[in-house]
Amino acid sequence: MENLINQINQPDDLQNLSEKELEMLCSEIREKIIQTVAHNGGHLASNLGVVELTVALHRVFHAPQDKIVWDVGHQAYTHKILTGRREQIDTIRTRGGLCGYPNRAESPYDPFNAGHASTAISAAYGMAVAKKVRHEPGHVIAVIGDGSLTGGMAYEGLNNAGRFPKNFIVILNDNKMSISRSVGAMARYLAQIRTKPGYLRAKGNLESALDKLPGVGPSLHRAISGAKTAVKHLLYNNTLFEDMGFVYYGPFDGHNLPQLLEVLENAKHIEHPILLHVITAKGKGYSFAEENPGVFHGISKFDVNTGKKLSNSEDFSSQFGQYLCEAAANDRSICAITAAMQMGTGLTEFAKRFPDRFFDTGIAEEHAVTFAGGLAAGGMRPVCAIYSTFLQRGYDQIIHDAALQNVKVTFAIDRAGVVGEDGETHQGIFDAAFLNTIPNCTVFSPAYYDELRKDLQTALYDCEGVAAVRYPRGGQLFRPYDYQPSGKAFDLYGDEGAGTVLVTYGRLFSFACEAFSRWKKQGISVHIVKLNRIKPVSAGAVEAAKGAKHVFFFEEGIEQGGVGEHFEHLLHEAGFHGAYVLRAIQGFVRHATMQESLHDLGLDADGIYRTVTDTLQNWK
Ligand SMILES: Cc1ncc(C[n+]2csc(CCOP(=O)(O)OP(=O)(O)O)c2C)c(N)n1
Ligand SMILES: CC(=O)[C@@H](O)[C@H](O)COP(=O)(O)O
Ligand SMILES: [Mg+2]
Repeated sequence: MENLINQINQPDDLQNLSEKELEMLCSEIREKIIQTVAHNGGHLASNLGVVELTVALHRVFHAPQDKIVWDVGHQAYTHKILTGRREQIDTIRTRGGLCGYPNRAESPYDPFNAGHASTAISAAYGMAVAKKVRHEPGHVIAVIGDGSLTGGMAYEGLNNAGRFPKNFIVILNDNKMSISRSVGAMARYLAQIRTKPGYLRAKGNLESALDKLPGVGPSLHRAISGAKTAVKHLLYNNTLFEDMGFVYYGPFDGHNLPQLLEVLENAKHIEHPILLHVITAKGKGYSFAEENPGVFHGISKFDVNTGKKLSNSEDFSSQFGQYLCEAAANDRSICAITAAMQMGTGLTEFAKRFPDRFFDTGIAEEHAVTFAGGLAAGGMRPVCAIYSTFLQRGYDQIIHDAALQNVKVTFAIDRAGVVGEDGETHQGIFDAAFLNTIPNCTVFSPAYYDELRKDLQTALYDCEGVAAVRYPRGGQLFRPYDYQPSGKAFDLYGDEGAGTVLVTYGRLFSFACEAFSRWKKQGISVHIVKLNRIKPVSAGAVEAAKGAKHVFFFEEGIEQGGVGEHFEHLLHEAGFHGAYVLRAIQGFVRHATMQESLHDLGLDADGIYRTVTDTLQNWK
């Protein structure tokens, strides 16, 4: 028999399958996802957890008229397979292939781009309101995980949405996990309502009993459904979600397809905003992922039979984690904060060794930053480790709750620069520019592990106010044997006094040095200024470049407001009369490997070599 998966070219094709066949389809989809992620890398465990839920959603609702909004969007592989992208699924997260997240430009079935957590309720609510105002038919369904429900925006959305459209459904996909275990009071609360499966049945029984009462029953049911919390509390032992204006149904087994189909079908006809609480297992159907969902949350290529990753190397995150453990062993005021990224930021060992000084805030970057400000005001030395892209959320808090307070908060900004396969939503290309605008803030950008350590030390002990150390995803790159880091704000390398000066920072220095060795062979002289501290830029670095005929600045960050633009301004202020060429990033950067992206942006060794060589040729 032909595989069922190959019969599904659009969601409507699901109507041709029996429930039994739908269950078989789920197994085929799981197999496809496991093989694809083993080959490309990606978000395995979260995707395996929502196969039945996604099939049920597409069977009951009619996308794209009905809109399914995935929170984070890292779990949307089944959705992609069912919505006309089955044949491209093996291109996912590769250059020119499918995006790893929902993407409006990719498909009409993706109503909203995602990548950052806790946005789905607000976005879906906006769409539901738009439908209402425009008198358009259809439902809007937000699917949000328990981890993403630790983010403040989710509550802002719930708070706003609970009273309005009837065509609005929130599905809470509860697998007890963020990337690590879900943390905080909401996780405890969900655990509590998970253990009361009788709740829904009791409520359902009561309602159907009422409906059967001749005459008064249905109206009494309506009255109770619409009653204020006190009455409902008495009868039903209300949930928080009902107090916020939602009708709560659950908890349901998210792997029981027949039950899911029934529940969703019923939900479709309820005249209130609804919250469906669905329990799933992260990694469902692949034993290695079920046993270790954190490791299989987002994983690089792996061997399907052993569950072992194909590459395992040291990186900046692990170096940061090691340094912080050493520092914390000697300094009892050091504490570490993560916003749900303990593993990714290299803090697992720290969490084990210093549990009373380790804080996982959940997906709550804004809170994490302000919390760090509070810790600092209270006499601690907080180190807030957050990915560059997620720190975008904490911009106001860095200004208002750290820099302005003149408290000492250190930011360890991981994944700074191009990140590769996660693509547009996750590129760490804005932090240098947004930190540039903040007074009382010092920023370092190391290229090598020893520089990372040195910069962390300086940030912790020799800086006033906010200090940030930003470093890239992955490991350190090529380092010339004759490069000696001075530990100062900038270093010089290459041909002192050359008419051509190249300025850069972070890992691009390695590429500049590779290009330099090619120029050297061709007798072309270039002097390299490597900024270690990118804010404030040292006057000495400007001094070293200002006498050159040509200055080239290469920056792995957004051009507008970036360090390169600022450096040009400083050069002109210092009396520079030469030509200035800035190569930085313009716009969003799509998914590809890190190497491919840097190449496409002209920021790898080849790009740097060609920009400088070709420009000098043209100027001759
Ligand atoms: C603002 C933000 N912070 C952190 C992350 C990193 N992140 C991606 S998925 C995830 C866990 C999400 O947990 P949950 O919503 O429960 O989904 P699950 O993976 O369990 O299906 C985290 C922390 C993110 N995407 N966005
Ligand atoms: C979905 C999400 O936001 C994270 O899982 C992210 O993909 C992790 O990125 P790293 O693989 O760089 O840790
Ligand atoms: Mg979860």
